[in-house]
Parts: sequence; C-alpha cells; structure tokens
Amino acid sequence: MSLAILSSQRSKDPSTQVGACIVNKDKRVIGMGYNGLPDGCKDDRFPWGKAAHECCCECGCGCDECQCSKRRKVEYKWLKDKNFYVCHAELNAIVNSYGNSVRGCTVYVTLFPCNECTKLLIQSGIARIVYYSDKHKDRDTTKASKWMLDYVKVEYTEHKKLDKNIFDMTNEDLKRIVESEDQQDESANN
Ligand SMILES: O=c1ccn([C@H]2C[C@H](O)[C@@H](COP(=O)(O)O)O2)c(=O)[nH]1
Ligand SMILES: [Zn+2]
Repeated sequence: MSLAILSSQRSKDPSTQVGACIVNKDKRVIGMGYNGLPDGCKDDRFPWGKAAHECCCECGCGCDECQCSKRRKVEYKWLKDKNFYVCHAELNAIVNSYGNSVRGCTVYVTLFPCNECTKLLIQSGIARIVYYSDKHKDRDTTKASKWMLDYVKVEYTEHKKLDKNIFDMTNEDLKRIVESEDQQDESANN
C-alpha cells in the first residue's frame, strides 16, 4: 500500500489522487499506476474540474457528492469535465504491467475502484483488492463495483489505517506496514 500511496502522489488531480500497485503471489510488483491523462495529453491543457451540477433535492447543497436522482448538469462548457479524459489508476497499473498476466494477483489501491475499473480488474483475473479509502462509498459507481465483486466472489479488504503521513514515516513505520500486510495476506489465505 505504501507504493500505491507514493504512486498516487504523482497525480495532478487536485481533488483525488489515486494510486494502484499490483503484486503477484510472490509479492513481486507487476504494475503501478496513478490517475492521470493519457500519454501526450498535457496536464495543463485539459480540465481537472467537473461540470457544474444543479441540485434539486431538499438539501439544495449542489455539491458534487450529492446523489439526488434529480440532480442534473446545468453547465456543460465544451467538455470541461476531467472524467472524459482521466485514465484511472487501476487501468494504468494494468497497462504498466506490459502484458504480464495479472491473473491471481492482488491490487493495492488508495481508493475503492469504480465500476469501470472493477470490470477491468475482474476481466484481467485480479484475485484480491486491498483498498485504503472508501470515500465514494455512497456513489452508484462504488455500489455497482461491490455488487459485481460480491457476485463473482473477488475479495476486497480495507487496509489498516496509517497513523502518519507516508512522507513522515521512518523505515520502522514502513516495516510495520509490510508486516501488517503480510498478516492480512495470511488471514486471507486461511
Ligand atoms: O476507480 C477509480 C476511481 C476514480 N479514480 C480517479 C478518477 C478521478 O481522477 C478521481 C476521482 O475524482 P473525484 O473528484 O473524487 O470524483 O479518482 C481512479 O483513479 N480510480
Ligand atoms: Zn476507476
């Protein structure tokens, strides 16, 4: 997970940086990725914002997290929404495995995978997902992910929360993370 967190730091997304690290049964890193624009699409030439929404629900919050069914896009400034362009961290981690099979591997992700990434992870044979944050758990995309994963019995587990920022960690802290991941792996295998 520490590698996934480090990878996430390379993302230019101002609201959510995501990192993914795929490891095989022998704990070899097979691929890593973060959410970013496709190759050649310059970070400063594409939008990192989201199209504005109008909220019609009683709370009237109008925020991006609102899941009200009546919510609708009111502003559609010439494709100015990052979601059209961003390659998700999981997709990049798979692409960066350069054709090596990820079947049976575990993916460490800093954010619970969306439905599109979940489809990709399932189709490529990922056996297990370890996630750090589930901050979008109320979004339909996350609910759909969980439905698919439960249905096909791909295991997903929450990573133990770290008590420090990754950059303030000592070697001892990092060792502790690895040990706790080993313990989680053992209990998953039993
Ligand atoms: O499975 C996922 C889901 C999301 N991401 C990326 C895509 C976006 O860049 C951010 C989410 O932005 P919000 O502003 O929090 O909606 O996370 C991903 O890489 N993998
Ligand atoms: Zn995704």
